[in-house]
Amino acid sequence: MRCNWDLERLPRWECCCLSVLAQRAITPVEDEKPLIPQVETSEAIDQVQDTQSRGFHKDLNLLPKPLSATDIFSSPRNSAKVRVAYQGMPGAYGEAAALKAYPKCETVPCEEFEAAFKAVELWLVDKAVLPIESSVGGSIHRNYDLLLRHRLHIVGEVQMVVNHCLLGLPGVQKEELKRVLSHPQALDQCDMILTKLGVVRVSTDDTAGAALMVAASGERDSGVIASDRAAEIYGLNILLEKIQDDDDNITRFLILAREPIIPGTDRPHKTSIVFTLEEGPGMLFKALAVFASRDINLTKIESRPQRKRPLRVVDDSNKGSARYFDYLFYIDFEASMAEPRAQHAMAHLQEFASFLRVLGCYATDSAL
Ligand SMILES: O=C(O)C(=O)C[C@]1(C(=O)O)C=C[C@@H](O)C=C1
Repeated sequence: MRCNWDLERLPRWECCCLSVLAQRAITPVEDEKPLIPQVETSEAIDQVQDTQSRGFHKDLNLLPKPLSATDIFSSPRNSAKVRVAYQGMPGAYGEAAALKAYPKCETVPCEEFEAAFKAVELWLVDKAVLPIESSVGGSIHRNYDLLLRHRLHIVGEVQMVVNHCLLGLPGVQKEELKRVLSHPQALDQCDMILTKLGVVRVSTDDTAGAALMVAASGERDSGVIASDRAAEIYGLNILLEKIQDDDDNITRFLILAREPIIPGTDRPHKTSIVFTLEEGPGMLFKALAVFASRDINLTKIESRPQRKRPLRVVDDSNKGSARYFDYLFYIDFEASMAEPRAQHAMAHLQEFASFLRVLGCYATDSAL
């Protein structure tokens, strides 16, 4: 989307309107993939019910079932509470982040990140809270890609200290464990203890889902890395606490909604944008200069391949034709779109960005 007006000279409200227009700009289209319901989860629930009938663990029948592609077209909306979707099973860190953002909300588990996006789009829930980066594991690329593919707006962020626990069936000692199940990020974050225990690492879709599987299977040699809340929900014992390698293990989650919020200046705000640039020397340098020259601090930069147009052919008579990858750049900067310096920076960037979208402007979360 290219704009030929001199935005630096526009009154502030017109720039605001443009920023909203920019938020609604058509995104480069990516392949739509159907949601794939995960069979293991419902099988695991059946197994839990079976185990339950043998009087093994807690009453897990009361847990909400995660939304799947089929539910998305049939679930009725019958709650007056704010409904917040997250990925994973009850007890996942995403649910804790949703409750931190909206303490009285009704949390809605989703099998996949994309199901959470769709649940908001289809008015089944009001918001989605999804992880975007971990201080240890880095960016969650899938959610960067989904932010672009879907038209939701970032309306807030939640930073959470993630304290992992090692869980096992009641009566099991940690020395008995042969394998440990968890989300790949959680397994990576607890590398030292897993190496010390000499166990096999098994990846699952989310930490709480791993707790459900071990509770359901009754396998005494399987452990789980998950939260203390997951231990409580699935009737597992906490064998070790705070097992992450890095004490400061923080995950940042984004709050997504159908409509953007009106940006304020009353408290520190962040703005998240995504853009593409034409090929050429110094283009990224020029893009970053629009922030530096206005004293705007950047808190995050991420690049992702532009999947619909991955290769570019550049004519160069000396070397034949060269092929380069095209990238999308995601940037978070510390300013509100209500501030003229942010509006001017966006207008300036629009002069040479081949595509620009404001993903959201929201209050910074500084409370851990
Ligand atoms: O599996 C969960 O409980 C999640 O909320 C997901 C997730 C992630 O995607 O990074 C969130 C925080 C932890 O670092 C591990 C896993």
